[in-house]
Amino acid sequence: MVATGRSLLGLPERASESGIFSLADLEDKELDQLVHRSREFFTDRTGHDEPLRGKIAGILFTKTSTRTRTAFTTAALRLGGQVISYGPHDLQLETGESVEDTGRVFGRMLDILVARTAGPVARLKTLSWAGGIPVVNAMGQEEHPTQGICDLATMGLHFGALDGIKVLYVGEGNNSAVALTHGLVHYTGIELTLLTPPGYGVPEAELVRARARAAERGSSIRQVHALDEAPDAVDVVYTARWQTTGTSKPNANWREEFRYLHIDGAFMSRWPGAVLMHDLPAHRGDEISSEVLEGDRSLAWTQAEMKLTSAMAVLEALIQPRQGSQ
Ligand SMILES: NC(=O)NCCC[C@H](N)C(=O)O
Repeated sequence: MVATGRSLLGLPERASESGIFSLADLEDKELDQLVHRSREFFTDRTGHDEPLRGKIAGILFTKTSTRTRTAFTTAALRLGGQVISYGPHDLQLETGESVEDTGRVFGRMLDILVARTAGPVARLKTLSWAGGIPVVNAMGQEEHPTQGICDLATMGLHFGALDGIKVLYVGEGNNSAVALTHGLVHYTGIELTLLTPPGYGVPEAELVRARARAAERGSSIRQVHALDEAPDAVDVVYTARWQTTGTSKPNANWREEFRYLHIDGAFMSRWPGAVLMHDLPAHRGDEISSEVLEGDRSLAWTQAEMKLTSAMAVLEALIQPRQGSQ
């Protein structure tokens, strides 16, 4: 278990930058410890010694959020901490203060920052190194790493182990798909297929990065665009809403390009043994039918609950230990 979070601290080139920005940054062991701890908290939310007691977490969300914001706020409180919550227009960033100066101030007052903001992940790294505090990427345009931790933990809870799992992701190659990809390739013998509409796939640069790790672990990632290119057997069918936060699509009739990926009973009948996962929010009628989302094979609501317990695992791992403790 990552007891103090020190092993998660910092990228090699910048010792003062710390936190979780992308699952591609983590070592296998670090990610697996977070996944394992998320599952432990799922079973027993009181199994901790209030690692955030006396600590204050900043919760900065300039984009809409139901699960992630609630999960991290609840997690901080459950772990004994206190929170300050910032919405989209609260900070002087709005009036032109620099990201670096904002980070400097945060670092003098907060112990950790959880942030979902517009712009590249580099801004979160600036907040971290300028303030000297860990920052959690609570979803950015590139990746949704804490969703990835939650997803792996949910799969682990259901299947027992992640090695050898076969996953079919269906939908836009969005931030959750990127996190899922970078997360799964920490395990061995994974078969991940990304079934995405042409022009809406996981970016090639992310695939190249993930495939390098996958190759070392006997895992594979394929991105395909036609339904008949999907594998015959999978353990998980994973989908997400088609309209990703903060993005727009060039084609006004884009739904027509996605329609063939609508997951209903007939779609799921191709993989009778597979469970269904969804990062939510669900748009019934778009990416999924009510029948499937609410059906026996859906893990979506367990997955939503795992958002909380994985947030607890992340905060516990990243927070500096109290004086006198380890
Ligand atoms: N579970 C979540 O964090 N849901 C929020 C939206 C996720 C989705 N990938 C999006 O970008 O719209």
